Amino acid sequence: MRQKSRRRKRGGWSIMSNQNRNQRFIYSEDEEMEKAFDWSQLRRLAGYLKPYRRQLLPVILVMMILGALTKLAIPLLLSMAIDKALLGNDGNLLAVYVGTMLVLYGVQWAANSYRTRYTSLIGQKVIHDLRFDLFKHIQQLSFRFFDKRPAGSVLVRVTNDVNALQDLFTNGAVNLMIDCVQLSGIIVILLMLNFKLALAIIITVPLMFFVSHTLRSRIRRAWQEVRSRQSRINAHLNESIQGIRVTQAFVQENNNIDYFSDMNEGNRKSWNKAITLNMSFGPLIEVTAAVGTFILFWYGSKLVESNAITVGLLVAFANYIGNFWEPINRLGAMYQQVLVAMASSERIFEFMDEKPIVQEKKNAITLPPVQGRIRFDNIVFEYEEGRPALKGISLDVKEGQSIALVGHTGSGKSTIVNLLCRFYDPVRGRVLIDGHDLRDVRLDSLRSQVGIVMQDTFIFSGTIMDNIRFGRLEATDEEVMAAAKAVHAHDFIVKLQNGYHTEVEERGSMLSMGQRQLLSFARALLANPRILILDEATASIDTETEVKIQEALKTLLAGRNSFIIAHRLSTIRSADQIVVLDHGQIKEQGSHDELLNNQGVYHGLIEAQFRFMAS
Ligand SMILES: Nc1ncnc2c1ncn2[C@@H]1O[C@H](COP(=O)(O)OP(=O)(O)OP(=O)(O)O)[C@@H](O)[C@H]1O
Repeated sequence: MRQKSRRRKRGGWSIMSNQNRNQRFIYSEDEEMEKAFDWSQLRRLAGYLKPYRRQLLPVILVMMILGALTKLAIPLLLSMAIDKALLGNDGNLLAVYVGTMLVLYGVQWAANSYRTRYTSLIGQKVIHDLRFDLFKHIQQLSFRFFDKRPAGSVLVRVTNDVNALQDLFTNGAVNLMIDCVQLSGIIVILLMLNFKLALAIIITVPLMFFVSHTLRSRIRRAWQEVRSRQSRINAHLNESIQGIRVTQAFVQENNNIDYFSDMNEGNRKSWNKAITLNMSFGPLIEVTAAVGTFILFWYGSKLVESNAITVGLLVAFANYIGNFWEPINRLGAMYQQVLVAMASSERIFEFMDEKPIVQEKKNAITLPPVQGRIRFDNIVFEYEEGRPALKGISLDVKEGQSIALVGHTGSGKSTIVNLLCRFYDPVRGRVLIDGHDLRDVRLDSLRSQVGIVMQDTFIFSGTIMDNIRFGRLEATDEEVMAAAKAVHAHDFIVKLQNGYHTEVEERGSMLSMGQRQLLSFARALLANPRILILDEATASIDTETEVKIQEALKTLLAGRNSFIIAHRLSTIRSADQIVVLDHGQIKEQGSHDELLNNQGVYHGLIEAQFRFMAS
């Protein structure tokens, strides 16, 4: 596997650098494996049961009382049936005992089925709450969080890791409590019935716990390994599917298949190892149980011989012992459930504890309707420490002005607009809108007044209508259509099979680039933001669509501030201010004519563009 990854690196395939980055992240998770068993995680998980304690408590109490009473009473009745009715040849008494036992078995069965139904109902609610909390939290995390994590790994936590807790919550937690109560009940009764015999049997329990303890950490590590490998597979799968076009275009399918096969095989092996270790738990209990039973019959028969106990009592003991190992065995199985749940909850809470780096102040104010005075005040920003992406940017924008950001790739254009939306905070300096520092205002009041049209328009699965309405969810159908008409999207929409109600496939793959652009314009127009950010598409489209897009742009930009990461000369030329960036610094600033007269960087850029178009 190592050899393969080296081979892939040599290929210089850009998607691989991403993969290596992802793997670095996942390996760092592996290093966490040796961490001690953390009870606070379990307590935190148990907190999710809290809202349901009023519903749960009566069930647990009733089940415990019924379960304990019936379980504990039946062997006693059996012993009496043997000693008094069977050995005393009393048929009527025997019928009474047998009848009572049958009733108790019935009660036990009813209680168990009710408990199973009820606990799985509450378990589902808890899982629902946990998944919701996690999703809600992830929605609020800053861009920086997603910068360093592959989408697949985020996905796994919301799906697999939450599912892994399902068993624990649907049955496990309540069973655990009930088993513990039953176990204690049995121990007390055994000790009361015959102290010496009980002690001789119970002595085997510490032995079992000692051996199981030594197995414990190995099982835990094995399950963590399984989770981590699954996370890696999912991350890779997600990346492979998203990048399938690149993979096929560069004929890397076989390489990709080999790589996946290695991962898949690794996953299978780690799963096997975990299961094998896990399965050793059951036999261990059985061996201990066999030792206990041997002691019971060996020592018990001696006690019967010496008339210290009756035959019925020995049978009752044997019965209790059967009931005794059962909860212990279940606790062993539960232990595995808890381990899996621990590994998952660790990963879930790691995300939950991730604080959004961009945070609202407690006393943040609502940004009043934006007039449009925007100021970047000596901004320094870095995505990674020591590598500044912006190095002291100062920029003043007046009401209603449009700003064209131009410059080479990586010069910092997107970073400027990222800071304007407060997706990140500057390391130094301030961004001000109408005199308000963005760090002092509420995020929703800022972002609801800033509209973004990305170059790669994101189309969600749903209808065309839904996609435009994403700009303002409460907009009526008429408003959606009016926005589509204003940006010349209406014509192509009505020609689609179901018009506005046409279902677009995920990511809008059935729509052309130009059509997707027009949809995103309609979405932005509907939102009617005070500040519009537009990342102009670089791909060339046919002249007719181009004309439509230019006209749509005019409608979209009218009466608001705009920041355009501009690639088309026509857009750049009509901007009020052109800002030329170079390596995170402003090299030139002014109108098209002013900058041309300067004969500086901008002049060079425009000349290069003309030469390119002429060639
Ligand atoms: N999420 C990120 N994590 C780390 N570095 C980043 C990140 N995004 C951008 N950078 C770096 O910051 C610098 C500025 O990037 P930015 O995206 O602002 O450039 P740009 O001018 O918009 O480029 P392009 O025209 O190619 O979109 C670049 O050196 C880039 O490598």
